[in-house]
Amino acid sequence: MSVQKDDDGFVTSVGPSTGAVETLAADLAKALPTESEGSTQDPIGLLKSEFEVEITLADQQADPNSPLYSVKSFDELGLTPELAKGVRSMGFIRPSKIQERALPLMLNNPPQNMIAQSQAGTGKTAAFTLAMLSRVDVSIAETQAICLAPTRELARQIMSVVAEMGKFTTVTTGYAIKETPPSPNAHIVIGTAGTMLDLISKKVIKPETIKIFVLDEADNMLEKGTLGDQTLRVKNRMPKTVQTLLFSATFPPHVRAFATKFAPRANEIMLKTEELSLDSVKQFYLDCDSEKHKFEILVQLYSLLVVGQSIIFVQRRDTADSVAARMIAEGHKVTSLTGSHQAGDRDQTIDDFRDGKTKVLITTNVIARGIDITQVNLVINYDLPLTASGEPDVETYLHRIGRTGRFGRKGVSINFVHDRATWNKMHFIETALGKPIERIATTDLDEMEAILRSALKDKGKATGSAGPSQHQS
Ligand SMILES: Nc1ncnc2c1ncn2[C@@H]1O[C@H](COP(=O)(O)OP(=O)(O)OP(=O)(O)O)[C@@H](O)[C@H]1O
Repeated sequence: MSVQKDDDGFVTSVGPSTGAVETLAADLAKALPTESEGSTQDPIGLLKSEFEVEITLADQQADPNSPLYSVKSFDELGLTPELAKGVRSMGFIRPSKIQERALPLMLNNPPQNMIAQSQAGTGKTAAFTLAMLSRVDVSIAETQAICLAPTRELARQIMSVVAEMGKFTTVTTGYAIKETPPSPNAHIVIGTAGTMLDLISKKVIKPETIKIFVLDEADNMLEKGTLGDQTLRVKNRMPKTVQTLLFSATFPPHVRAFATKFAPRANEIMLKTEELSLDSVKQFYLDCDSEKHKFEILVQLYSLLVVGQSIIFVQRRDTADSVAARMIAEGHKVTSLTGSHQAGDRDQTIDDFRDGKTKVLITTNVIARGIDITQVNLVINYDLPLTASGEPDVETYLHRIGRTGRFGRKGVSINFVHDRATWNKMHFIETALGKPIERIATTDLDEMEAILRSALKDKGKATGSAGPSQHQS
């Protein structure tokens, strides 16, 4: 058995040589950012990668077509000195487009509502976090800001951004997530809708004093059904004058109509369809023969390619656990995270992944949205995202592939396609987003190599597959 590493310490090949497959691994490895990029594990790699990321960022932030573009500095956005210091301490040099546009509008008096859309990984969290921190009057020991997110993982992540940005202030914070003690009268409370409602009903959280109400992943939070009902019930407990801020990378038309009622007379920042997906994430699909073949290819891929960190999305909770168990049986180190796991286990799993202690996470849509782990450079859609009625779920697809390519970094996504119906669904998503998804055949290794080679020469501009899918009509 051979183990080869490239210059960045990537394992590009483990085990017996398989010729062209190995070249695929090497090509993919070159297309992907290095393991050290954004990692805190290797000081030498970190120095190098920070330099590279900064140059890329500077280029992108100077390009008017980039979502990271800005003409202003943070100092011109009306932040208090403590918050400006917090932003600087996070290493943010310039605001992104959404931060530059949304912040002055959100901080203006009298407060106005906001519905803001910006691509995945472009800094929405910092934008609404700064708005919440700016609105808190620390001389009053009452809850003044509430932020709701669809999952505990995202609520915990938002909390870490609030804590970091607000570290030079005396703002206090508390959680409204299951199995975590609340902090009555904390200035800012972050949580999930069900638990927030529960704490409000028990009078642990007093909604009468809330001045600012944020929904992260707002289209999801307002979706018809239990979640939308809970969100609405939380809102109805607050003063009518509450400033409501809705943020997401996606606002499908059916939710947008409701959003404008939920946040009336809001300033709106919206994207055009063609702006939705990021060029920094190169999209591929693997043409498999069957469900069984999908698993074989997954195992083969991970035997060849140990990418920095990756997330494998499946549709069902039991699939996440069973694929993880089978991968482990094949000798791979992977962990799974689904909504059926215990709260404490979920926290441990995501924290270990965030810290780089684990490299491969198999999961459901539970972490499709919002999760920001900059070292993730590969997202695999082992199962394509589907709605409850089995239709292709374009929004979830966008959120899933947006777990890589954060704030201008490079990333790769690979869809596993195994029959005509799946191909049609993926093609629907491709058409809806207007960005090509390149084919990688698993049957013809030479073809696979040629496609990847040409795609990699033309970074960021995938030009479509070299041949039709076996599942294409
Ligand atoms: N102005 C900035 N300069 C540099 N980095 C930034 C800036 N603003 C945000 N970031 C970083 O960019 C990354 C993505 O930001 P964030 O998580 O807020 O994106 P998002 O738009 O909320 O994404 P999603 O749609 O996935 O929820 C984070 O690691 C964050 O620290």
